[in-house]
Amino acid sequence: MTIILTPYWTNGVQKIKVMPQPPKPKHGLVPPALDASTHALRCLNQLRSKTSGIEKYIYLSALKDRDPDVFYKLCLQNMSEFTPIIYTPTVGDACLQYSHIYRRPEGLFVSIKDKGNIHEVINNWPKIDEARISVVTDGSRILGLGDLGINGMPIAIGKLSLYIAGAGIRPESTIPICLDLGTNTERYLEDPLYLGLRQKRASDQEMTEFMDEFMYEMSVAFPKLMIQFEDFSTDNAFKYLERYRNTYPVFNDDIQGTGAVVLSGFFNAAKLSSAASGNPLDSHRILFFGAGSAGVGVAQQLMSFFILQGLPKEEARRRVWFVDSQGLVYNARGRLAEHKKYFARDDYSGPPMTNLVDIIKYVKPTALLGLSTISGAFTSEVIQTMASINARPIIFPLSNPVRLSECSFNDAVEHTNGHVLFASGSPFPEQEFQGSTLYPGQGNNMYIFPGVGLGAIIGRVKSVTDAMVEAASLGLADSLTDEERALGLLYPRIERIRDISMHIARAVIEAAQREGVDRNESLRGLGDAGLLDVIKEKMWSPM
Ligand SMILES: NC(=O)c1ccc[n+]([C@@H]2O[C@H](COP(=O)([O-])OP(=O)(O)OC[C@H]3O[C@@H](n4cnc5c(N)ncnc54)[C@H](O)[C@@H]3O)[C@@H](O)[C@H]2O)c1
Ligand SMILES: O=C(O)C[C@H](O)C(=O)O
Ligand SMILES: [Mg+2]
Repeated sequence: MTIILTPYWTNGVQKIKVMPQPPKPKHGLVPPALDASTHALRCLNQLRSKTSGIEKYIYLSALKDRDPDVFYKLCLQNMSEFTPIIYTPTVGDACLQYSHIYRRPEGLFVSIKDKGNIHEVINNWPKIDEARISVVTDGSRILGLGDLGINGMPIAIGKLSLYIAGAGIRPESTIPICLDLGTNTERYLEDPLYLGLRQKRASDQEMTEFMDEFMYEMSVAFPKLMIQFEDFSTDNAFKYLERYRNTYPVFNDDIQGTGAVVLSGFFNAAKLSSAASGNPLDSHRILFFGAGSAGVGVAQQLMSFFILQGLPKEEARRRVWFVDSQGLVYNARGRLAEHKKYFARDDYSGPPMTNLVDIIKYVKPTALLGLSTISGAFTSEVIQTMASINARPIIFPLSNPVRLSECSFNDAVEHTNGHVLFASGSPFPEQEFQGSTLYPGQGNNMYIFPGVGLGAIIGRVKSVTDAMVEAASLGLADSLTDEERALGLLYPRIERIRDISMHIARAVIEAAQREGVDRNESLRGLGDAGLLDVIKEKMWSPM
C-alpha cells in the first residue's frame, strides 16, 4: 500500500494527514475509456510536451506522488530518458531551486534544533511498512554545486527513486532525509523563500553530537535499515563514514559508490587500452584531477585493481597521482588535508607543479580522471597530450552536473581522433565519428548503489565492508553482454539496471557471507542460482 502524505493548513501552520492510497473510485467517477496502458502513454506524452528540464522534473514529481505505479512503470520502460530528469543532471537544478519549486512535503527533515529530541521527529515518520533504505544528506556538497543547505532534499529523493526503479526496493520502505544543520551560502540565507534554518552551519562538535544521536535513534526506530550518506562535504564524508561504519549498516555513496563504479569502468577500459598498446594491465598509471571525497574514494578502490593484477599494496599506491587546486599533491609541498596524505607523492620535491599539461607530461598517465568540479579543465591541449602518449587514452570527466564536466564527449572524441575510452559522471549523447557511432560511458554511482542496498537489506548485513563494495564493482564490470562489449561500451545499458542490480546484490550478499557480516542465515548455502531466485522474488515491481 502506498502512503499519501496530504498537507493542509491550520492557523498558518502546515499539518500532514497520513492516508493510505484511496480505494478504486466508484463507477461514473472516472472517464469511461480510462485504462492503465493508454493512461501511461498519455502521461508520457504530457511529459514530452514540456520543454525545459525543470518543468519535466516538476511534472514527474507530481506524477510519482499521484500515481507511483504509472511513474515507475514509465521510468523502467524509458530509463535513459527518465534518469537525466529525476536524477543527474536535472536534479541539480531542482536542488538549486528547491525552495522556489517546492509543492508538497516529501521525506523527513531533521534539524539541528531537534538535537536532544531526534527520537520524536524520527518517530513521526509513518510506519506503514518497515523502512529499509534511507538516503541522508546534509546538503553541504550537492553534486559540484556547493552548500545548498535544505535545498539538498531532491538529491535524497532522486537517489531513492533509482533504488525503487533500479533495484525494486518497495517505495514505502524508503526514507529520504535532509539534515538541516544550517547553510553557509549567503544567497539562501537572504532568500525569503528559503525553506531551511536561516543560520550558519553548526560547529563540528555540535554536528557530531547531533549525528551520534541521529544515527542511534535511526537504528532504534528502524532496526533493518541501511543508511546511505550522500553529498556531505569531503571532511564530513570521511569522518562520519569512519565513525559509524563498524556500528551500523552505512555506506557513503560518494566515496564507496563512486569508487566502485569507476573501478568497474576503468577495469573494462584498461583491458581495451592495454590491448591497443600491447602493454600489460598492471602497467597503468592514473592521474586524478580533484582530490576530494570522490577522487580519494576512487583511488582507494582502484588500488584493488592493481592488487588483483598481482601488484603489492605499496606498488599499487604508487600508480596513483593527485592534483588539487594547488597542483600536484606531494609531501614536500607542505601541510596536506588528512585524506590526501596517503596518496601524496614522495618522489617529487621540486617547486609546485600547477599546469595540468606539464603534470601529464611528467606523470605520463594512461588514465586521467576528473573529480574536481572544474568545468572544461580538460582542454583540447590536455586531451591531445593524453592522446600523444597513449594509443587509447582513458579520460573520465566525472564531475556533475553536465555543466561542470571537465570536458564533453564531443571534445574527447575530436581531440583523440576517436580513440578515447570515455566515461563521464553526467550523460552525454553518442557521437557519429568517421562513419561509426561512438558511445560515451556514464561512470555514475547510480549503477552501484541500488544493487549494494538491495544486497545489504536482503542479506540483513551488520555493516557494509570494503569487500562487499569491491564485489559490487567487479559484478558490474562483469555484467557487460557480448553485444555491449562489441560496441565498445564500458558500462552496461542503463535499461538493464534491474538485472544488473540483481547480480550486484548477489555478489554483495556472497561477500557479506564470506566476511561473516550477514545476519540472514536462511540465505547461506543457497548457491548463485538459489540466491538470485530469492533476490528476484523480493524485488518490487509497479503494477
Ligand atoms: N560520477 C560520479 O558518480 C560522482 C560521484 C561523486 C562525486 N562526483 C563529482 O565529483 C566532484 C567532486 O566531488 P567531491 O566530493 O570530491 O568534492 P570536493 O569539493 O571535496 O573535491 C573537489 C576537489 O577538486 C579540487 N579542485 C578544485 N579546484 C581545482 C582546480 N582548479 N584544479 C585542480 N583541482 C581542483 C579540490 O582541491 C578538491 O580536491 C563533484 O562534481 C561531484 O558531483 C561524481
Ligand atoms: O549524484 C550523482 O549523480 C553522482 C554523485 O553522487 C555526485 O555527488 O555527483
Ligand atoms: Mg553524491
